[in-house]
Amino acid sequence: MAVSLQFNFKALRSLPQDFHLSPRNRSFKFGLGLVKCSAASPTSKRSYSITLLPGDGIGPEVTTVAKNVLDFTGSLEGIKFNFREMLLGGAALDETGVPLPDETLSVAKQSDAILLGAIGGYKWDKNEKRLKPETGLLQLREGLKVYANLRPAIVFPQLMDASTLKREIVDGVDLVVVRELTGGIYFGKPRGFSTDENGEESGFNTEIYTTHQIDCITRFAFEIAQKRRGKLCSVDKANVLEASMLWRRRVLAIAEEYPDVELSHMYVDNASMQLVRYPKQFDTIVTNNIFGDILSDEAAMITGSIGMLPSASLADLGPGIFEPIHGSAPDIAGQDKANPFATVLSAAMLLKYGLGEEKAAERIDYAVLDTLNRGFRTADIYSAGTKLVGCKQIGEEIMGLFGSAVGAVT
Ligand SMILES: NC(=O)C1=CN([C@@H]2O[C@H](COP(=O)(O)OP(=O)(O)OC[C@H]3O[C@@H](n4cnc5c(N)ncnc54)[C@H](O)[C@@H]3O)[C@@H](O)[C@H]2O)C=CC1
Ligand SMILES: CC(C)CC(=O)C(=O)O
Ligand SMILES: [Mg+2]
Repeated sequence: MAVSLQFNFKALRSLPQDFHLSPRNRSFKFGLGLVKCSAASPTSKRSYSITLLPGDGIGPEVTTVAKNVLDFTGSLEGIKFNFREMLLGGAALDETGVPLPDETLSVAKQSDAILLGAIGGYKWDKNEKRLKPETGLLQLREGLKVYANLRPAIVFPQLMDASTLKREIVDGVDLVVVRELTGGIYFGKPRGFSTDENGEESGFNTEIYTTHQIDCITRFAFEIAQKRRGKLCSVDKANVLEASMLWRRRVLAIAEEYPDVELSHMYVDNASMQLVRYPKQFDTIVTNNIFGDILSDEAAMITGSIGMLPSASLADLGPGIFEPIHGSAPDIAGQDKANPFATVLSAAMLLKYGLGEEKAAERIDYAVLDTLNRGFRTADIYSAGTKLVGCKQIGEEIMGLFGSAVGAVT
């Protein structure tokens, strides 16, 4: 790689030997312990195949940044990434007529990890369900059996003023939402539309969970809570929904295997209120697919922006999917306004939880902190006294390459 020596040596190049994320940022440090998942044995292999799924809207902008950061980190750590870019979502619909082409799924299955941007956009909003970009994403998650979606929400001290909440409320927040990802109402059958004899239309979906599905995600969440602050809050709607009643019963049963973890239960309506009232009360949250989807977007605003939250979606076997929690943001697509931090931090999760490359992951975490320390912000996290820049420049700052021949990073 042609990287000249006049580049500044901050950011990615400057990982101190003894660097560890502060306790405040320790969500990145939790181990997966006994949980069997796609985390590879550490550093046994130094060449990895990564399926790149840029998707739609801001997806290609943020994945380009994350891919460059991964490549650059790899060059510093002696890791080779073989990227294979494939189609998903609206981009796949336009090209092939389906939102998840067979080839994309098959390449993804054979790779070591998947880095995904986001899918969706106005153009496909009126498509029938099977031809929606979102359907492609759901099919991918189901096809890879990535039932455990980890969404850490950490308040970076540098971004305290970016949050819409008061500093004293958000200072020190460090929580993770463990969202069940391949069950519940997004997948339940029956679903569809019907019309009664009076011509009245109905649309319906089914919230359904089996004991097996609940047990798997619950154990996963307990394992994570054990390695964090030992607190697990299960969020449900067991006062109303049968699927939630079973959920709560199974969580209580599994809890007997983890006497060292303090378990609590909360109804989802209360949980959404508590998240903005006093978010520091939460350590690990486990919840179903739809509640996890909604609560993690809410948790994102505690940290300043939805553009800051990464995620890892893991299976018992096979590759994980690593993606920001946000969508394709069509309102800002193509304008170099997107915040790429969430995708870059997802790339760090890919290294740590997908490949077992901890040191390389920490290098990225550190470079993100360093870039924030140096005051660089996209519009969504801008506050007075900081430097407003675009998506591309954030990537260049993370790599310590701004103002240089970034194109040299291949
Ligand atoms: N995993 C995925 O691919 C997801 C896809 N979607 C899809 O994305 C499309 C847009 O959905 P929305 O509900 O608008 O959610 P969204 O997350 O795309 O955008 C919500 C708001 O946050 C802003 N935003 C999101 N990411 C940002 C970033 N990285 N930097 C700066 N600002 C950012 C957007 O500009 C917008 O104002 C839809 O088609 C939806 O189905 C939505 C959520 C997840
Ligand atoms: C676009 C959907 C399939 C899901 C979603 O909003 C998410 O996973 O965050
Ligand atoms: Mg969502």
